[in-house]
Amino acid sequence: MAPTLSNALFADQTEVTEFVVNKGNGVKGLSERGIKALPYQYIQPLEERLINKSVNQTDEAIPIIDMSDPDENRVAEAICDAAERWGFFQLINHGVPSEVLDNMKAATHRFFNLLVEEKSKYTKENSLSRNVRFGTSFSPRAEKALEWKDYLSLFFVSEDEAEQYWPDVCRNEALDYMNKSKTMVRKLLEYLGKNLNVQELDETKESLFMGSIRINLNYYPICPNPDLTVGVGRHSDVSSLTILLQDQIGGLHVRSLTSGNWVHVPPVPGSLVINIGDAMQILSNGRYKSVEHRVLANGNNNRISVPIFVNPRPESVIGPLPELVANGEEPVYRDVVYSDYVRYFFRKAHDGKKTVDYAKI
Ligand SMILES: O=C(O)CCC(=O)C(=O)O
Ligand SMILES: [Fe+2]
Repeated sequence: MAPTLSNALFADQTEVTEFVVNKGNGVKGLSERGIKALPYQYIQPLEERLINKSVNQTDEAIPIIDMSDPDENRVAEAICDAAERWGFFQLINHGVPSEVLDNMKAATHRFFNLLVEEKSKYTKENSLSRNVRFGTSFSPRAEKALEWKDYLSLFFVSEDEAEQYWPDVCRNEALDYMNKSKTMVRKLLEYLGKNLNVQELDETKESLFMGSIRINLNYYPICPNPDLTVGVGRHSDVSSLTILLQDQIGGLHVRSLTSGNWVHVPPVPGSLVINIGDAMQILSNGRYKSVEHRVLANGNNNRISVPIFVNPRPESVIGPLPELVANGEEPVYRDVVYSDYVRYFFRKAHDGKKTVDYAKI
């Protein structure tokens, strides 16, 4: 019998890690070679797969909020309410032009369509900047089972740095997406802040809530056995806020705080998905919730998503806001240096909501 493509490629399945992780082919490389069965490295334990019965058996849905509603108080209230009860919402009429979002999606496809030799210039070993990283899965060296996703991660330092180090095929689109989202981000933070007695988003507060930005370009290629693995495992984000652009494929699921069910986040054309991250949960002393989410692997379609992680500065100390503590609230979290928190997150595999325990008193 003639060997299948996957057999011909890999005499031994242990070669898969070398091909995907070390050689920079990613899971996209694996998918495109027509691999017929999921390599064992990607097989997730049963409890981590999304085929359990709590999925899609719910009529719960995350809120969709129209930012163009002329009643600003109503918008602010809906946002704060969603941040407390869901930790997730979708924004429509958010003010980021649709061409900017379309260009970002096209640029994401352009990057992942580059030859492996091109993309490999940005791997941990080869990248000329530690702020630019092409990789696969989440933390392959720390994970027992790998995740079916490739990514390009761009940490913004300055326009000059981006000019020098970010890949040409997506640099301008990523900068534009980031810059054109800032007004909306500031508005969201103003609404969320007011509800916590933060009267003004001054320089100090701006640096605390949105002092650094990271953009990730995620690629989830077609998977031979999507039921056995995940695109992204259960986690909460370490950001203060995440702004997520997704395409029309779907697959993102959020854990409902009220029922524990996994609720799908349906693609809504033109919308952006917003979620609260751990930093905001800590700063708000637990009022706003960073919620567990995960992404399904897909057997029929390639999917992309582009999150902007709005973060404190690495050197910022985060803890419950003085405005809350002065009001007599008992702090639930201690003060931590944000970069220590992030380092702790990346040292381990995705493990649901466990990261935030690091800051618990
Ligand atoms: O791709 C998605 O929809 C979500 C990705 C995600 O959760 C993340 O990158 O943190
Ligand atoms: Fe996430």
